Amino acid sequence: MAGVDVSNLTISFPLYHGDARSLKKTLSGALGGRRLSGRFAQDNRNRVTVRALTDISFSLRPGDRLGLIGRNGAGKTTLLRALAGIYEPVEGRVLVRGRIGTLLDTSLGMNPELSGRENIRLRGLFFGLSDKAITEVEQDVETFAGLGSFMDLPLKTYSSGMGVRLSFGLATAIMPQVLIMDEWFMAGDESFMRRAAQRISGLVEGAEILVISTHMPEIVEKWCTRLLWMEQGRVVMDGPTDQVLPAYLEAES
Ligand SMILES: Nc1ncnc2c1ncn2[C@@H]1O[C@H](COP(=O)(O)OP(=O)(O)OP(=O)(O)O)[C@@H](O)[C@H]1O
Repeated sequence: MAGVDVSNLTISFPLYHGDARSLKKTLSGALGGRRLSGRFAQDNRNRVTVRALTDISFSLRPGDRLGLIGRNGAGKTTLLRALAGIYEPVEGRVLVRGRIGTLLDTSLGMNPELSGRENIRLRGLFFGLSDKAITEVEQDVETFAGLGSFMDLPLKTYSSGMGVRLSFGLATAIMPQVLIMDEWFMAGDESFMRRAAQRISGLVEGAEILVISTHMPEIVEKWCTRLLWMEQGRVVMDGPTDQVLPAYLEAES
């Protein structure tokens, strides 16, 4: 059974800077001369670190559709990336059971040296699909992306729009059990979005568990049964959409 268990997750990033002392000075100037505090700290290697997530815990089971809401810098993208296995916890644990699908970053998991067709086949092998299933995915993506002979050229020769069409087609061709997506993935020119919307809806409805980061109340109302409202890397409120959304909108107004 698909499932997501996040317990006491904390993630921080070291800030690499040419001169760590001048960075500390700048930050402490911004803090009015106070010592580094709040989201900034110093690690045991004397680097300044920024805390993106602090002590996050929640569990999801089939049927759960979780929306992550909060202002810029709240930690939504970092949490999605931790769920996708891109970021390692500094403390705590992230456990995802089931096939994960990510609509996060279009270049994620793509090899620029390989052709579109090779990238598709590689992804199919990675997911353990049969030869027949891989061929079906290949045909589906080829039709959707409409790249013509570019399908057999290396990705590095693609324009950015072509790259988006291929990676979007591929990311939406294999049905995941746990779908992790960033709302910006739904941004694009209108004609692309008309064709893309149907594929996304199919994926969102077919996935057992959804986690989506969004700023749009209409997306939340349409798709999410539960909301995690985050601020400064912490959970402010966690509950059903009809309770959390009004509280969030009121705090924002
Ligand atoms: N690679 C990184 N290096 C340093 N700091 C980072 C890194 N990634 C994120 N952060 C910091 O972590 C915090 C959370 O960022 P995150 O991108 O997760 O927020 P968000 O809620 O997705 O914001 P937005 O709505 O603007 O996309 C921010 O303070 C950000 O500056």
